[in-house]
Amino acid sequence: MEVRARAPGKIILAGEHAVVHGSTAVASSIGLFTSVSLRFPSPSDNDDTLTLHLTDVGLDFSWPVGRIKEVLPGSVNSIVSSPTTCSPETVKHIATLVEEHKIPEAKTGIASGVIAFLWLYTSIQGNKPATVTVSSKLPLGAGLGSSAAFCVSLSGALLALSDSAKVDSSQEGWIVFGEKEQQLANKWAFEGEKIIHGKPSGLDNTVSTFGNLIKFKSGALTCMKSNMTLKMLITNTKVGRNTKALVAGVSERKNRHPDAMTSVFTAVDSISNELASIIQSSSNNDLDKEQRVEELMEMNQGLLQCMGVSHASIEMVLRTTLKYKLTSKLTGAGGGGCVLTLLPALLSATVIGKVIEELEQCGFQCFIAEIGGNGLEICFDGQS
Ligand SMILES: Nc1ncnc2c1ncn2[C@@H]1O[C@H](COP(=O)(O)OP(=O)(O)O)[C@@H](O)[C@H]1O
Ligand SMILES: C[C@@](O)(CCOP(=O)(O)O)CC(=O)O
Ligand SMILES: [Mg+2]
Repeated sequence: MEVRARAPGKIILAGEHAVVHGSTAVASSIGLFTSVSLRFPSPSDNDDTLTLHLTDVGLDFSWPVGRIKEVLPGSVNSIVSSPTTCSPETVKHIATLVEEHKIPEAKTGIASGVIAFLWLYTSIQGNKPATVTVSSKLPLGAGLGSSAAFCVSLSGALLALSDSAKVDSSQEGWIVFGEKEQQLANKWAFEGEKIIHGKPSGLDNTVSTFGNLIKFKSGALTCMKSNMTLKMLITNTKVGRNTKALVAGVSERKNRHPDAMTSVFTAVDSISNELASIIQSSSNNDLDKEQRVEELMEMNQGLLQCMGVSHASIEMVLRTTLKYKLTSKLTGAGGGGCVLTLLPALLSATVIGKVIEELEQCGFQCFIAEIGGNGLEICFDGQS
């Protein structure tokens, strides 16, 4: 029995970090996906291992299911319909399973993803042998939500072959879960994100599960309908960073300066709300809307600098795009990673080409995001 699941990455138009502290954020799925295939062996395969292939980082992991049972004796008691948080003690136990495999020094960040995998797998499927293969079109650790796309696609595949999800496996092509299954996949993915991010807001897994353009605050999402063309250039500075450390850094700054940081988060909340209303406004004055969006992006970037999550490489992108009178802001956790630049509807292809050329000369990588589109999808037919 085999199933595949795919879940998109995202861009945050406004509100990253502040959303962790209760402010509103606006985000959209993008057309780059992480895919997971899950296959259970047939009895004749005589295979008693759980194998994980992480094709993007060229790492493979394999554990005899008996070894997993030894380390996690309670895992089969999990209730699939009520997602549970992996306790710090269990994280330590799972880490011993991960440490049995050599992860090269340059790839140690992957360990938290493997721990999240083992938590989600054992919680949803217990101790069954299986082969799981993950591949992604998203850059990892660059602010485009690869960790959430990983957890959502994984939860989707695991739930699709569990008794808790009601899905018609005879349907052909990519299918979307029903509302109940979507909610459940989102909740499990959030538990995985907790292992990778420490204190996630839930924004990334929510946009990856449900897709489209959303407004998000304190765990609640509102679907938005854009009434303007939003074309964004994404520049990957290729400076590696880790969301968990950046999120923790902002919390530490909040502890040191609670009043000032609370004001910063309140300002971001206003920016996100205003951005959401401009995007949804029925006014036909697109030029005015674009200019207001640009101003809000600039203000949000200034506040992200206040939070201490900008970086020299991000500032370089800001300066380069400003030469062409274009506005940019970091997206995701910052500290490197990706930067968004609004490409006005009337901007000529020649100018776009020149900006991209100049950014790529700095060693950055540019692409244009397809905004919105589907969230989590699953496929049983092995063809699509
Ligand atoms: N395709 C993948 N294969 C293996 N691990 C992944 C994959 N996608 C995400 N991860 C996990 O997520 C981590 C990156 O998450 P994070 O630092 O939040 O950055 P982002 O979510 O912006 O890409 C990786 O270090 C790894 O643990
Ligand atoms: C910084 C934050 O707002 C977004 C992090 O996104 P990413 O992992 O950098 O793609 C954290 C969160 O919302 O959980
Ligand atoms: Mg992440």
